Amino acid sequence: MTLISSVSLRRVLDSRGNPTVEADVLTESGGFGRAAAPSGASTGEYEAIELPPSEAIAAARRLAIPRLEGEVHTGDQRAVDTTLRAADGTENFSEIGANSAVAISMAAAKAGADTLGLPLYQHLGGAFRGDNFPIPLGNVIGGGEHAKEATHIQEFLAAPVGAPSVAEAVFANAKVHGRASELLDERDVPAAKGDEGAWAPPISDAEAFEVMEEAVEDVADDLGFEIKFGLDVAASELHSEEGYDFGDEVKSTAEMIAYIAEMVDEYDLAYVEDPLDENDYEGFAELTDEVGDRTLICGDDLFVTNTSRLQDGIDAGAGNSILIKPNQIGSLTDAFDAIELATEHGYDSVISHRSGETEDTTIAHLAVATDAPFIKTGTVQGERTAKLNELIRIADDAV
Ligand SMILES: C=C(OP(=O)(O)O)C(=O)O
Ligand SMILES: [Mg+2]
Repeated sequence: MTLISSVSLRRVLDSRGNPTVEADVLTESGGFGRAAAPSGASTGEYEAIELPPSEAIAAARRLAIPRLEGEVHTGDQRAVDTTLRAADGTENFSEIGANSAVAISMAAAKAGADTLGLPLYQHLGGAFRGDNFPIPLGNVIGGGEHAKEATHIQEFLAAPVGAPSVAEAVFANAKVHGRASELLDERDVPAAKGDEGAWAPPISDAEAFEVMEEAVEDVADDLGFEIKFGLDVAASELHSEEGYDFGDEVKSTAEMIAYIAEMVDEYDLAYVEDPLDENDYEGFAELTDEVGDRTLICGDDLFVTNTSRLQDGIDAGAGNSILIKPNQIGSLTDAFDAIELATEHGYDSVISHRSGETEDTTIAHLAVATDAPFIKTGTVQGERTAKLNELIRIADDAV
């Protein structure tokens, strides 16, 4: 029996030292699941609402838990998530908080898997995923909202597209991270780390492109398979009425599109996330038209894992891939629906962590279960390696 017998919530620490919501779900036959909500810094305007953890916990105890305990089966994830939505009663989880909702949703999935004696990725659909494994996009150099006095572009991401296995891809990204540190040293650039463990050096974006190019080439030569790189521009954070603020210059939308297109070709970029503001479907469409045949143009703040915003993007031809962050929308069911809609329309899904994370590994299972081509979950640091090491274990387990 996967009937939920109890749900308990508590505050735990995230990787930034802030409190976040953790949920424990127990089923009648003794299945157990535990999951914690991550938290963004460069959050999109249209994301579901994260409440202060104490408020989110109090509201979920009052409104959601009584509707779950003794009422809903964890073997029916859609029923769990529909119940959370009904208990909340808003479009954006502003009553119980997307942080309470996503923690309960993920913990229920784990409890369901445990009750049935399955690994989470299989419970979520991994038996049909084939031999593919998601390629990890690894944050190597960054700034934006994740580190002060560093690059304007938020993330420079290693993309080991030619790696023969997920383990080799994970180790390749770590090597690129190490090589980038040596190259920054050679340039006498001091580099602290940002929120996700990427180097946060006080260099221009142009220099970061050079360091990344050299680092991925060196490691690719060493390992003998192709490694490209990509970006999360997180452009909404740079954008105001004046345009896109890069410190020494402000770019117009047309200049931004031309700049990104030029970088795609100059550096053979595999991936570009949020190259333009979260309201600019038209700009996304124009850029996708220009370079979408040779790189991924991914919507994070643009789509916020939301099927209705994704449908608008599909209609407009904006982007060719979507970032999937379960806490942006508040439940696993909503995240699955976004992945399904994306797949139907030829959009690639990139399953993603947040800049504030915990040791929770749910997204590694979600990526494998849904056959997502990419997962973005950092390169080093415990809360990132928790997911990367879980991917290695899943790959081992699945053969
Ligand atoms: C992971 C990201 O950062 P945050 O969690 O701060 O939104 C991102 O923007 O893709
Ligand atoms: Mg992003």
